[in-house]
Amino acid sequence: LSVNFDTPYQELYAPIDYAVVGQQKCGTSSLWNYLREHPDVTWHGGAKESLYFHGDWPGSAFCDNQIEHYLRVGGLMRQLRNRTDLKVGDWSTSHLSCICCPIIFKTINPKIKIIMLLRDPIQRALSRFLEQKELWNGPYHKQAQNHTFASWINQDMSAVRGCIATASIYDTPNVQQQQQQRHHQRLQRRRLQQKQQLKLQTHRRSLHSILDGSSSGSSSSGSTVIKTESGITLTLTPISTTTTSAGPFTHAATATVPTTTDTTTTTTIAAASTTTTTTTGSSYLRGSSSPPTSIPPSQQPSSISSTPAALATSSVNPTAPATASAATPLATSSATIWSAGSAAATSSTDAIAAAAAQSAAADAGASGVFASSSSGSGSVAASSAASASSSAPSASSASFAGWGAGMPLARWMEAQCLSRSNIVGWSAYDIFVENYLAYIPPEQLLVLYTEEFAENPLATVRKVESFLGVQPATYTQKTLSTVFNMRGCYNWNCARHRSALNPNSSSSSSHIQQPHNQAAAAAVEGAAAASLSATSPPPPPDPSIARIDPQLMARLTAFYRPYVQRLFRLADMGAIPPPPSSWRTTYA
Ligand SMILES: Nc1ncnc2c1ncn2[C@@H]1O[C@H](COP(=O)(O)OS(=O)(=O)O)[C@@H](OP(=O)(O)O)[C@H]1O
Repeated sequence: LSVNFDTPYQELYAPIDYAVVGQQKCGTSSLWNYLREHPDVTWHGGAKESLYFHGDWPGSAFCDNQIEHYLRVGGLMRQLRNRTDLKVGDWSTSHLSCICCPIIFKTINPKIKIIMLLRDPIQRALSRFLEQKELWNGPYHKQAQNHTFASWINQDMSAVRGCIATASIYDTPNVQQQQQQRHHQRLQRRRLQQKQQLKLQTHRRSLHSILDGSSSGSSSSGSTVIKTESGITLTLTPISTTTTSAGPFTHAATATVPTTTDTTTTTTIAAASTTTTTTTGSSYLRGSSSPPTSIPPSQQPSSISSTPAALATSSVNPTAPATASAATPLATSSATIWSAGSAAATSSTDAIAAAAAQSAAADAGASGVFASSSSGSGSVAASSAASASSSAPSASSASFAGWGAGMPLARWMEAQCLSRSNIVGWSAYDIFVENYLAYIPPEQLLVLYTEEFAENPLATVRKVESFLGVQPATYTQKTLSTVFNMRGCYNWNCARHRSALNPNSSSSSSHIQQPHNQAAAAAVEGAAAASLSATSPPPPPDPSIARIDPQLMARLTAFYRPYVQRLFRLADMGAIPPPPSSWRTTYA
């Protein structure tokens, strides 16, 4: 041992750099054994599985374990190699299902990198069951001793389901929470109303100035072009006189509304009335919230003035249901066009409302859905904004609920139900992954899938290297082709060649791996419990072994379906890479 005593203490005893948190039975032993050949990567403690904050047996949460000791062990690993640039990591496959672990790792090192390997849930549960069965004479694994897989699942799954049913009772927000929610909603509504009022006033002022003749108006080939303060261009074109209950109209009005800095949207908004005087129009816009149904003949001028008469009125309903995304509630601006009844004039949206909605959306700094016109020529809908609002929120903008950070009581209780069951419960990944995401940003989280690992171990190892920021190392072919901790072989000396894996297991199309030996098959099938011992040499794999009973498969699939679907949702948000496509098929 050569120790450089000049090394500053804080560098030597710096917190760990990364943590491989599981999941248990997803191939972490192989990954660990491969990375042992990397010169710049090491681990926390003497071997894999520090299990420092959580063990893999019921009732073992060690979140109060001494941190100072933990830091010293990491420091010791650096000291042993006399290097402070090593990547020291914790390998504990029980830390994924440990509810307090994300907050611990975040506290230990806010920049920590977390690695997870996930596998088909049923396959993982079976693997864990068979391991427990085989290690029944070990100190912690006695539960499965007298069970077949089917009988264990019956018992474990109903216990977990019962536990979750109890948790769901606490799903209703209590009275205080409800009151807080209502108060919050009221505040939001009021703020929105004020904002809408402000917008409306601005746009009314714009039109008012037009009506008062203060805005520039120009006339070319019979059309009158008017520009409002807010950039809307109104073009009035003569049409043959049309008379409606609102009066006769002689001009069609077209509004061009700037939608972005470099594009404009044009819409025919209404037919312009020549029936009101400037004064009437102004006062109408100023004071009235709904258009007059008819114009007294006495107020009908005989010709159009240089400024149009009242084109429209805008009525804003701030409490209307928002059509924007839930994250950016935006009241729908609606406007009633005082129109001539022409096709163009039946547009449900006018330029005022569009501009109001547009600037409100811009103010909100997010996508909003503008009220859209039903007339062919009159669409001012911002379709890009609309489509953006309908897609899932991105991982960076989403907030995840973690233990101690927004996780509701019922969800916490459910996580506990799952966390206590390391055969059935630990395969329900989403709740644990989300708990990590609440503390660890997606870029500090690497999620891998056993299926891809089986297919190409080196590619997976390269992903880990790049994630940890270490150079790609050279691995011996023998290492990469060895599978560790496969069923029936639970000690390091019996690691086997990849070809010993059941051929089904390495193919993503048939991801349900079958038992490798007769004894394991008996345990799955329900034959008399085989007397298995950790010391007996594993029999050779038997590819002819019967599959899991279809009924049991159906029950397991139904149980895991919602959890897998939530995992896909996390993937849709970009928080994790998409699980293998076979999962989507199985758990659809
Ligand atoms: N490279 C590769 N490809 C495919 N499958 C692999 C690989 N390495 C390990 N395995 C399978 O993973 C299971 C062991 O997982 P772990 O090593 O994580 O187990 S443990 O949690 O550390 O006990 C164990 O699954 P079962 O054989 O089904 O029990 C291994 O066979």
